[in-house]
Amino acid sequence: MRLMVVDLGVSRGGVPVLEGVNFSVEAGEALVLTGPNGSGKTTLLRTLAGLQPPHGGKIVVPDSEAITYAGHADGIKAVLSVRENLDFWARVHGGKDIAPALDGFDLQALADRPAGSLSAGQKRRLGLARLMVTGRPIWLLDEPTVSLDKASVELFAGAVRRHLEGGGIAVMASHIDMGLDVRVVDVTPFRARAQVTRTFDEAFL
Ligand SMILES: Nc1ncnc2c1ncn2[C@@H]1O[C@H](COP(=O)(O)OP(=O)(O)OP(=O)(O)O)[C@@H](O)[C@H]1O
Repeated sequence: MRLMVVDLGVSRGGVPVLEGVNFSVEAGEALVLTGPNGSGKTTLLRTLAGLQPPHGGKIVVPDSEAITYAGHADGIKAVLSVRENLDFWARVHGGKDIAPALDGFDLQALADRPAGSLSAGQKRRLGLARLMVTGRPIWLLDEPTVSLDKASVELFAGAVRRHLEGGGIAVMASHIDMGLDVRVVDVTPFRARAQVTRTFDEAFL
């Protein structure tokens, strides 16, 4: 299992954001993307997830079903309970047992609550638990620990550690140290020359 990025260019709204990105992540390895706000981490992750086409270069994965993505939105259905949300995703991905995901993110006591009634951190835990029921080997995570308290960050780090021990891969944008053994790639040197810029809006003044 390997995720390889070869001379990849990524863009937003047709404007290049990153160019010439090269890295490779092996089974059992976690990679953290760093760089200042607006440098292109989300754009890179969205491109790796197949949510937008590359601007150039290529992404090499063993098969198109290998990847699962957790972005800024939690991707949960508010009217369904916690258990029903996980059951839904488990069914989509071939009927995996949801118990390890409920246990892994300490969701058992919340299992019958409508997801819409959860706190921000609880919703985030549910959104991350979704990854476990997909059974997919490559986890792409954009700021996964936002809204999580210290105990929940540790639960998340544990889930990632077990995923890596099982031969999985994790690529994440994150600014916090989760106590994981990770390789860090700073995207700053890959910034495209034609950066996305905000046009001056006189009407605002
Ligand atoms: N929908 C959009 N349309 C046009 N430009 C966008 C859009 N979303 C983001 N951008 C621009 O693309 C560039 C890269 O943004 P991106 O969200 O990938 O950065 P980031 O490194 O993830 O930032 P942050 O650390 O703030 O989350 C920024 O200049 C941003 O303003």
